[in-house]
Amino acid sequence: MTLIDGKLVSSVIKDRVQAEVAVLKDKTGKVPGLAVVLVGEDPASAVYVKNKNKTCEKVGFQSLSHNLPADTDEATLLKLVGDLNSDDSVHGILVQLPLPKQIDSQRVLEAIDPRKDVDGFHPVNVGHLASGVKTLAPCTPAGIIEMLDHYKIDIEGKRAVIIGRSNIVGKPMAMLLLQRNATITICHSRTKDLPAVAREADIVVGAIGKPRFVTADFVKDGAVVIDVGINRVDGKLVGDVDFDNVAEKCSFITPVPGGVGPMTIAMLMQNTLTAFKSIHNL
Ligand SMILES: Nc1nc2c(c(=O)[nH]1)N[C@@H](CN(C=O)c1ccc(C(=O)N[C@@H](CCC(=O)O)C(=O)O)cc1)CN2
Ligand SMILES: [Mg+2]
Repeated sequence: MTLIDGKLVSSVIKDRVQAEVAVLKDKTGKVPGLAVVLVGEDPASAVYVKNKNKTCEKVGFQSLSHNLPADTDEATLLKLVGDLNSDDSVHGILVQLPLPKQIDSQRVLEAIDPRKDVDGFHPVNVGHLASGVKTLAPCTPAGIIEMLDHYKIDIEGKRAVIIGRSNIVGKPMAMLLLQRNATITICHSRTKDLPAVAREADIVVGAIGKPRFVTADFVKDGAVVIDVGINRVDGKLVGDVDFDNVAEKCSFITPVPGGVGPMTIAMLMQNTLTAFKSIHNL
């Protein structure tokens, strides 16, 4: 069994972004700018936003942080997004999810200029991804593809079972694996005999948000297991995969923490660089 090291792969990507930013800065006098918007005080979101800003600085981006109170109304947030859309120093806009209940998240995501949508959640980018058009793809599933490639894990012709159908991970993961010629099944809470379906897979992606949900009986011998879960149980961080039991059966597995998580932020840097180059025709 090989442990997939997300910290290592994310460093490779961040170093690559940093090197390209330095070259583009010499050439154009400009650097990519990322605006990160946080509404409220969810502690986990605050940590992710802080890490995003810190990573921006590391790779040489300009990072702009907008922290709004938890009772912010939708109109105020839409106005901010509009201002960021027309700010030429901003190439990427990220609204941290989840948003407070009074705000319609979909309406906010649809207000972001698709060219600056570094999360890849705008319907234009979702549609491009589904159509196989090159686009800004959601960071977590894009990071998973990077990890598979780094470890030279074949995707073409493989059976991939994705457990979870979220817009952030499950659905875009299916599109990206399909683009790479895998055969895709998306499972969810209503799937009948989920373990039997998952046992067909060469690649299993656990993204259902239930701690240690994917047990050894979901996994065929030699399968590749990717754990997207981040659950806090008794003060400990655990994934959607029952790591200790599954690890014995699989060929590759991602740990939690230190697997998929760090890739999300690395791919955000990659997407911001891509948006910058596309906006400036570089
Ligand atoms: N607008 C967005 N909101 C959210 C996204 C997103 O991609 N865009 N994804 C998640 C949260 N997320 C980034 O925003 C994220 C989650 C986890 C990690 C990470 O590095 N995890 C570490 C553990 C960190 C910890 O101790 O909590 C790991 O797995 O090693 C980075 C980013 C929901 N919202
Ligand atoms: Mg909402």
